Amino acid sequence: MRTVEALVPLKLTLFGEHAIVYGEPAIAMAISESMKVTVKESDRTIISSSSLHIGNIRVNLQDMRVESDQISKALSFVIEALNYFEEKRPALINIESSVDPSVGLGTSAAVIVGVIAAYSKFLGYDFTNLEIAKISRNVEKKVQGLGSRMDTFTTSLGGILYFPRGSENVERLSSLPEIASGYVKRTATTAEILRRVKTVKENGREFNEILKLIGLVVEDARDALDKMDVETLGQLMYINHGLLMSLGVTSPILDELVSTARNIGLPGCKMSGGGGGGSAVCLKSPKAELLLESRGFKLVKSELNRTGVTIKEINS
Ligand SMILES: Nc1ncnc2c1ncn2[C@@H]1O[C@H](COP(=O)(O)OP(=O)(O)OP(=O)(O)O)[C@@H](O)[C@H]1O
Ligand SMILES: C[C@@](O)(CCO)CC(=O)[O-]
Ligand SMILES: [Mg+2]
Repeated sequence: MRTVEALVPLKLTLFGEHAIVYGEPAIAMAISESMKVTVKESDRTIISSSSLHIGNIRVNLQDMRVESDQISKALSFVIEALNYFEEKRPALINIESSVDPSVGLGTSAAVIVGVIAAYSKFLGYDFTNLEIAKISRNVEKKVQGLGSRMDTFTTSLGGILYFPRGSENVERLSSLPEIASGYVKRTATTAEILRRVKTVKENGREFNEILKLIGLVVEDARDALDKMDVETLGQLMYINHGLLMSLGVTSPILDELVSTARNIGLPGCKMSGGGGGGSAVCLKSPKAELLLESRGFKLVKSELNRTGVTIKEINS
């Protein structure tokens, strides 16, 4: 019985979320928190995901239909990833995640990357991590309608990544101070928040100036990272958070966390990812972790992952 496993790191956005969707640069890192997608040979196709509380959902490979509309929406990233492959073979597909879904940690990207990586290997393809990244980026965009390459590239490639302005390229950065992060549950998905931001953009000319300012923050953060100027980096995190607040993508709990962090003298904190609740990143210190926990954030394993997605074949 052939089984293929893909282990995918999750990600933290350090600078530039939302602005990257409109061509500005951004910086993200892959982390030690992960998602595992297992594809096992079978006579029918069945999907399970414990973190989505979805078990044994049958998929018809001819028309890719699943049992109910609600489940089909929750599984849309998985279904669209499988749909990339013209030739399909029945398999049991299991998704295990160490964090809750939709918390700003790139779970949508990780589930796509995991399915593309594991299912391609299962079908006999040998994709590189960059090929997996590019395919997954298109799948995410197709499902969400809006979005950048940041999360799919970061979870596929691993490392600390700089996404330059107005291009599809990516550059690896070498240094980063230690990071603490955590998340609270949120009600909106990133796709919904992206649509809200687009409406704000269409209704106000200030929006484009805010995006450009975020772009400047990202460039300065890159310089600060190159020099390991941690003080400047921390200040830029606060500025980035303030700009995201003015776009309307933060939440009271995130704003209170970040403003308290500043008041008690922590060197840097901001929201991370799509926003509306979800994740926050801080420069690591015992005080930062205590603050996150005291505000109900679940701490996330935030060590750097350098490998990106890895694939293991198990034949039994
Ligand atoms: N364990 C999982 N199994 C299957 N699908 C999942 C899983 N985790 C997340 N997803 C899919 O991804 C969606 C969440 O994506 P969303 O972009 O809102 O969150 P995120 O990727 O964690 O946040 P961000 O994009 O801000 O980093 C879920 O609604 C679900 O469709
Ligand atoms: C909000 C956003 O910038 C990051 C979500 O993790 C969306 C994207 O880049 O696709
Ligand atoms: Mg997402």
